[in-house]
This record gives sequence, C-alpha cells and structure tokens, in this order.
Amino acid sequence: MGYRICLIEGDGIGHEVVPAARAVLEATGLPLEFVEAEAGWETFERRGTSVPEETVEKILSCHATLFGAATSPTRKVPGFFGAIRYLRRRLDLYANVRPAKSRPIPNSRPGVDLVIVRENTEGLYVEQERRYLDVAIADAVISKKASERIGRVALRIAEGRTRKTLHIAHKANVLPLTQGLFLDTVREAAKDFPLVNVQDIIVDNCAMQLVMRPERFDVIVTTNLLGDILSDLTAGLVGGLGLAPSANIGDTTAVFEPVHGSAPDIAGQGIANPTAAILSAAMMLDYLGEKEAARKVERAVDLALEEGPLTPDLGGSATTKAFTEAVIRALGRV
Ligand SMILES: NC(=O)C1=CN([C@@H]2O[C@H](COP(=O)(O)OP(=O)(O)OC[C@H]3O[C@@H](n4cnc5c(N)ncnc54)[C@H](O)[C@@H]3O)[C@@H](O)[C@H]2O)C=CC1
Ligand SMILES: O=C(O)CCCC(=O)C(=O)O
Repeated sequence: MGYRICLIEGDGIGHEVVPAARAVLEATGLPLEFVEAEAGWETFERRGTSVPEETVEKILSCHATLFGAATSPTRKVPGFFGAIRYLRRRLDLYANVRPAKSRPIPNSRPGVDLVIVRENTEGLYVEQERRYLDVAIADAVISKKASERIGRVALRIAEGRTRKTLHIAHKANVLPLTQGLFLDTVREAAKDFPLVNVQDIIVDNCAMQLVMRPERFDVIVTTNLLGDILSDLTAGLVGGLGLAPSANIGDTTAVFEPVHGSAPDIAGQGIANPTAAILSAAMMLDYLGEKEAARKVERAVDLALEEGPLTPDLGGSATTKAFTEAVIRALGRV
C-alpha cells in the first residue's frame, strides 16, 4: 500500500526546504504519492485567505502532511490569520511534539536527548486580543480537557523512553487559575502512569536549567506559548533552528513541520539548512509506521552532518541542494 503525502511549502525558505525533504523521501524508495497544496502569506496576498478550503480538503485526503513555514506580519492585517496556527486549531492537532537531540557537529551540545510536548490549541494562542486606547489585553485559555489530553500524550511518550521522566513546566506561582489548572490536571493524569517519574518545574527555572544542564531533561510538557519559546531554546542547544523538527498531531491526521519560520533574511538564496524539514519528514515516516525508513533518514542526516559539507548556519558554505544530495548519498550507506 502507498501513502498519500500532502506537501505545503508556504513562504520564504519553505519553498527550499520542502522540495529538499521531498527528494529525501523519494530516495527512501517507499511508495509515496505527493499532493501539493498552498497556504501562508503569499497565498493570502494572491487569494485573500491564508488557508483555502481546498488545502484543508487535500490534507484530509492524505495520510499525513509536510508543511514548510509561513510568514505572519507583526501588525494586524484585516482578514489575515496565521496558516499553521489555523491548521492546528481547525484540524485539532493538539499535540506539538518537538524533539531536540545532540547532532555530530561542533556547535551542538553533547548529551541532549529530550522532547518538548507543547499544548497546541489554546493558551495565548486563542488569539483573543482587545485594545482600549493605550491598554491591550490578550486572553489565555486553559481547559481541563486540553490539559489532560496533552498530559497523556507526554506521559505516554515518557513511558516509552529509557529515562521515563516528565517535567511539567508551568508558571502556576503567578497564574494559579490558568497555569495551576494545567499543572494539577497533568499531575492527576500522571496517576495512571506509575512508571513515569513526574516532576514539576517553574518555567523560568526550566529555561535556566535547560541552558546549564540540558542532559537532565527527558520529556517536558507545557502550555502553548511557553512550549513555543522553550523549543527554540532547545533548538539553539543542539545547533540551531535549521536542525529542529516537529510534529503537530491530532486524532485524525498530523502535520509535520520544521520548528523554524520562513527566514526572510536568507530566503531565495538557496542556502537554508534543510535538516529540520528532512527530520520532520522522518518523524512523519515514523508516524506512518515506517519506523525503519525513519531511522535510516535520521542516520543519513547525522552522517551528512558529520562528513559535510555544511550549510552557512552551521559554519559551512554548502547550498541547500548540496547538503540534500549528501543526505541522499548517505541514505545509500546506512
Ligand atoms: N511554523 C511557522 O510557520 C513559523 C513561522 N514563523 C514566521 O516566520 C517569519 C520569520 O520569523 P523569525 O522570527 O525570523 O524566525 P525564523 O525561524 O524564520 O528565523 C530565525 C533565524 O533563524 C534562521 N533560520 C531559520 N531556519 C533556518 C534554516 N532552515 N536554515 C538556516 N537558518 C535558518 C533565520 O535565517 C533567522 O536568522 C515570521 O513571519 C514568523 O511569523 C516563525 C516561526 C514558525
Ligand atoms: O503563525 C506564525 O507565523 C508562526 C506561529 C508561531 C508558532 O506557533 C511556532 O513557531 O510554532
């Protein structure tokens, strides 16, 4: 049986890293059929919506989706909504799984092997903002239902790992109603997972500990914005955003995407690091049940990183294409 994969390049370097990941997926030899769809700022400018309905239909007609990145303006633009944020809510992709692992390059900290599990549908990302003259207010929504289901995802991931340790990162000391509900709900769910060592940690201390002693962390579960910030931090620990993959997982489908954005500062130059997108594609293969192919792609990426040539973000001068070709060559040796 083959797999139907929806590809959404989005904006900026999405146009460079998604074709790179596609080339690696094709090189696995698995029976894959690709369906292209559009979303993001360029789509909004062209069509007046950042996610056309046919894109949602295409995603739902596929087994999984690989998304590049989408640009969002920092000012309010009438009618615009962030493509990936919309898809997360629309498709109820409630679990954002963001692994950070040491890689064989000089600027990657050794001994890091952790996963951030970010609640993906609520918190400050409900995007409810109001402005009254010189005061602006944003709502943060935390529900017991969403906290429990993300808690259970994180607990299941922790249970399946060697160290079986889960940190609940929160700010319940300042926001006892919202962050407190999240913390208490995950703690309650943890009673069903006696093998998992569960600890809670205030998020600012968590950020400091991640910088000082990242090797002590295994799985971290947290709310939406806190997870967004912590996962860029953990990307920085292991070599930068060019290396950080992620999965947005729901009960019916999943959208895989690099943690990075559209990188307008380097877009169009052909020098974006495709590793994050390729590792996101490997996570997608794992989700589809192609565990061996997923492991092979990850090993090929490590081999290519070890042997080079590296892209400029990692201190080299290779193009996206040259690094992708190195990964594909390595795939034949793993
Ligand atoms: N999931 C998504 O679609 C996301 C979209 N964004 C959007 O992207 C735009 C730019 O946001 P920024 O804060 O600049 O974040 P960014 O992740 O696009 O870039 C941050 C820095 O990392 C570098 N970088 C990122 N990915 C790289 C790669 N693959 N290879 C080499 N260098 C890489 C960039 O050149 C830049 O210096 C914004 O419009 C933002 O809203 C930001 C984050 C996630
Ligand atoms: O919509 C956007 O522009 C970026 C969404 C930000 C975010 O949640 C992430 O980095 O995963």
